Amino acid sequence: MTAVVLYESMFGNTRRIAEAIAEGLSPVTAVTVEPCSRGGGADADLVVLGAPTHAHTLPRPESRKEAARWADDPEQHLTLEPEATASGVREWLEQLTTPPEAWAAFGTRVDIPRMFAGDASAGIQRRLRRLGSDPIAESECFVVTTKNTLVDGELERAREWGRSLGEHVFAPLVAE
Ligand SMILES: Cc1cc2nc3c(=O)[nH]c(=O)nc-3n(C[C@H](O)[C@H](O)[C@H](O)COP(=O)(O)O)c2cc1C
Repeated sequence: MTAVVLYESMFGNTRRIAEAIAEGLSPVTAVTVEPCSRGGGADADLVVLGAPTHAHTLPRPESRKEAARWADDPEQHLTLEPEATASGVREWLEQLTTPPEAWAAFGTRVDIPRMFAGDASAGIQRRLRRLGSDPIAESECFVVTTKNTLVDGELERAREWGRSLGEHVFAPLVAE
């Protein structure tokens, strides 16, 4: 039984959420956390996939370049992740021909009402549903401030979400 948390992240927030989700999963399964630019992960028993919201949806090459410009501005105090401008969740999903065995989506976005912010997790969910597969749980979005730092309590919420995913998928198998 294996799980993988695949993510894309410009400034580290989505990566930290991915790591917290993996911590939540870890009591019930072997779990790895990987940037999806490395291309693997689809064959895990559970795939949890997440991205930052850019222009209301999944990042594109142009929005990743825009993020890199933000990080170039010393007044923004942002550090670009090593694989930030490589391919991301959008491209990972484009090369997929069959959906993962079990999956769930998450996103990060600014802490304003969802109708104004958009939500990358909805884009992930829509694309995987088009391949004929439903998620094992409703997607979840975690929020950052307008200065791109995680809002207090979001790492704990991510750990708890990971724990609930793990219980849903793996606890019934452990009990058998
Ligand atoms: C080019 C760009 C466009 C963005 N567009 C949106 C948006 O439409 N809605 C939103 O809530 N946040 C938006 N954001 C903020 C990101 O969602 C936020 O930077 C991200 O969640 C932080 O995660 P990361 O550190 O893993 O990249 C945007 C950020 C960038 C760089």
